[in-house]
Amino acid sequence: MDVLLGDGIFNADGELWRKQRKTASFEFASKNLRDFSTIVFREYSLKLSSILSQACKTGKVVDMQELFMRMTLDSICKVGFGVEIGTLSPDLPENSFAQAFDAANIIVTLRFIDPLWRLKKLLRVGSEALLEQSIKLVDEFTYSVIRRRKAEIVQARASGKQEKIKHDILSRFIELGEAGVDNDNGGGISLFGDDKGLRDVVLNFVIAGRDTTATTLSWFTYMAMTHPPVAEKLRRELAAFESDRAREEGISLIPFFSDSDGPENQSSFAARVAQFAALLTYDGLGKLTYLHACVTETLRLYPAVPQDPKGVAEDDVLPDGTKVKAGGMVTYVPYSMGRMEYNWGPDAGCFRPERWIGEDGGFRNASPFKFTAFQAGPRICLGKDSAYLQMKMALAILFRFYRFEILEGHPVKYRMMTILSMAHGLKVRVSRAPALV
Ligand code: HEM
Repeated sequence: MDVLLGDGIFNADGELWRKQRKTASFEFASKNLRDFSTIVFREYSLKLSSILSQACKTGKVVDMQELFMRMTLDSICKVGFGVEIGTLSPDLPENSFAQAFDAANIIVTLRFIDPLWRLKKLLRVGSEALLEQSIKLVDEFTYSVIRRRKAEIVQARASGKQEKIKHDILSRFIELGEAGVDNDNGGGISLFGDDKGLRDVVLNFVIAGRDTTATTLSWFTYMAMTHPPVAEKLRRELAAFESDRAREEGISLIPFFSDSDGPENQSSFAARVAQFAALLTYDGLGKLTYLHACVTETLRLYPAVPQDPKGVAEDDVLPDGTKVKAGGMVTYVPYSMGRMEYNWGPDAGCFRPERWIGEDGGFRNASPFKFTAFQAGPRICLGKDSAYLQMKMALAILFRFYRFEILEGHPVKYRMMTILSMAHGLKVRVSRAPALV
């Protein structure tokens, strides 16, 4: 994985990992990044909504997985690099960075099952030749953004306008590198101080945060479509939230109408969606307990990282007595663990978000060693809260205002890859949901 991930957090162990983890955990908990992400996630969820609104009018079939992939890539590039790559524009353009990034991700993953990859690399043919080209393109793009951000920071300081420094993860790590934060103990490891280190840090976040979130959104949409009572209950939670929040803010909601209404109502529909989105603040999203339960239930049955292999560093004995040898591998399998009756009871195979709701009506959490979609222990996912924030923002808008129906005969199957995506995408017809209030 080195060619893609370099020394970034996923690929690093020991001291190099520890320092990145410490700095990144601190940054992820910061209010600045949280506020910036909330704005970005809202903006891109609204872009997705306007594409769906158009599809309602034309009756065009859309592939939700493709749209979610575009939305999460655009969002993570904005949050990660401060760059607008625009793959979610209305005409759904191709983007060379996005294509190269996807190709590199797939080819590197396929190395695990391709015994000839080293030979292909040596001869620079086939998939390895494409990988080399793709990485070159990804690197050119990333390094040019790094140079741009560095220049902006220098300029902002020179003009005494610190507030002009952007809030994206890259700008933050450039500042941290300059301050020598990653080299605090004089351990000789400075990752954020040079462009290669910055490239690794940022690309690891893009890889971590993109496909995982997009596939979860796809499985969620599929679960909601195939469980109408859940979708209905969710719609009611969202409508009630909307009227409560509007009352708190003292605003009156713009009426919206069904698909058959005239063009004048199209703009009032868009205005109402934007009005609802503005109510979806960080704290507001925290109140959507049923939505939170639905996302968690989706991840229990369809964990974005379905299996997670680890190398064995030293001979060891697992708690059940199994001996493992240094150099071997141990894999824990969230996909299976999420479906075991031993863990979840006799209805383990059923999609039932209510299992996550406590007697007091609040969200009832489970130990990460039981619900393992985000890993557990020191290497637990760093972006979990950010992922929920983005997913809840998008889903609140989508399930408040739209209804989805799967295209007749469309096969939904998972693909055997590192990330649990849908092999044939998620083709749906979309229409406007009834107003309810
Ligand atoms: C539904 C969404 C997500 C799921 C299911 C998920 C799942 C996971 C899992 C299973 C790991 C452990 C990998 C390992 O064992 O090495 C992990 C690690 C990580 N995740 Fe996530 N993730 C999600 C979203 C995100 C997002 C949005 C970000 C950041 C923007 C992120 C950042 C990270 C990072 C930085 C690590 C590495 C932590 C470390 O090695 O110390 N994740 N994630």
